[in-house]
Amino acid sequence: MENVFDYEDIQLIPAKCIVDSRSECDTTVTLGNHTFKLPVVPANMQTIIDENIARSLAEGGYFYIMHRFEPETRKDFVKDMKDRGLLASISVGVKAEEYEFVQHLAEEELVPEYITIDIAHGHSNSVIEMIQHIKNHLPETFVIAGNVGTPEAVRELENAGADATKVGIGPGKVCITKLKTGFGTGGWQLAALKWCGKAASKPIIADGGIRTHGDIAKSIRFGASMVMIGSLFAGHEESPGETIEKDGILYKEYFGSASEYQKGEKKNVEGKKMMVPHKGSLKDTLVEMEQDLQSAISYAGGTYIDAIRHVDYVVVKNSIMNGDHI
Ligand SMILES: NC(=O)C1=CN([C@@H]2O[C@H](COP(=O)(O)OP(=O)(O)OC[C@H]3O[C@@H](n4cnc5c(N)ncnc54)[C@H](OP(=O)(O)O)[C@@H]3O)[C@@H](O)[C@H]2O)C=CC1
Ligand SMILES: Nc1nc2c(ncn2[C@@H]2O[C@H](COP(=O)(O)O)[C@@H](O)[C@H]2O)c(=O)[nH]1
Repeated sequence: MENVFDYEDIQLIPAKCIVDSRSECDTTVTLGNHTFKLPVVPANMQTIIDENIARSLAEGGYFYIMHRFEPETRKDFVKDMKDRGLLASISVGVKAEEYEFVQHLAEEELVPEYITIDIAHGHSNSVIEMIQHIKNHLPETFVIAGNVGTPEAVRELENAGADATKVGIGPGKVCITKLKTGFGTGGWQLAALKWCGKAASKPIIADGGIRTHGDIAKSIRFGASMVMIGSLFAGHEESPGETIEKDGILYKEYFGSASEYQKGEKKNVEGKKMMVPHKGSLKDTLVEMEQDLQSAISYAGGTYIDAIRHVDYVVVKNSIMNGDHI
């Protein structure tokens, strides 16, 4: 793998604008049988999403993926979303009890529209078998499988029946996989996305490493249909977790799903915790993301997201910030 680069090394090149206002640009994206307002999904982590946020995202027309860390609540969650006429989108792991859970959903005819298989090293027989299990019992459900970081893995999971794959091992803000194991796509996530995108015949979700709204457009340029984001969604008024005040400044916690705070023990820890400054309302951030993406579409010379996929780019190694900070 040569010529690796990451988000901060790339600038997209503008094409002639064809709209009179950015408001003409359409940021919607279709994944499976449904269309969503933005090609963005908050990470399925316990400090990023809870049932209230999931409901309000679904009601607002955004894609969401509920986390899997309160397993006993998932069945009622699916039921509740169905009763409200909303999409049900949940996560599963790969342990034995998860097989039973999928079977129970099928027996009770509770069919989530989306299931995400959420483990660290998704290029594995355990994920392949879970994809097949879900497809056997819930054939209508759209299955997202991950996480992976190579074209071989994308192909193998697609061939096993996955409807989309999630790419990103180690680029996350609270991730320490790269430090603890030496492996991953941390530092070259955007190049890994490009590499995987060439092999994919189904949608890819880019996961981890998004630090600015412009990184969403860059992910799309390099092959993503959807972008999963943790840290930029952490710290909002609506975000789960306590608000803490320190020296007059408000913070909220953001911890990794493989951190000791999530696991309750120091075993195979590959995540850490950080405090992020309080950011106000999640709704405002979503509106700003939409406006920024509309603007990106206009710079791409189009009216739809697809225009971004065709723009030229330059590699400007680590220099696009010009020493500025956000
Ligand atoms: N995107 C990323 O870069 C990463 C994300 N995470 C997140 O952390 C959470 C926990 O992940 P995970 O530990 O996979 O989930 P689980 O703790 O549910 O583990 C899933 C299963 O896979 C096994 N397993 C885990 N890692 C490996 C590995 N490297 N090789 C072989 N088997 C493995 C586990 O067994 P055992 O524990 O006995 O090994 C277990 O049976 C998830 O939400 C995941 O998305 C974690 C790390 C990296
Ligand atoms: N290596 C680890 N990765 C983790 C952990 N918990 C979550 N994640 C991944 O990070 C992204 C979010 O990344 P961000 O840069 O947007 O903050 C998330 O979707 C997971 O894939 C963890 O404990 N270790």
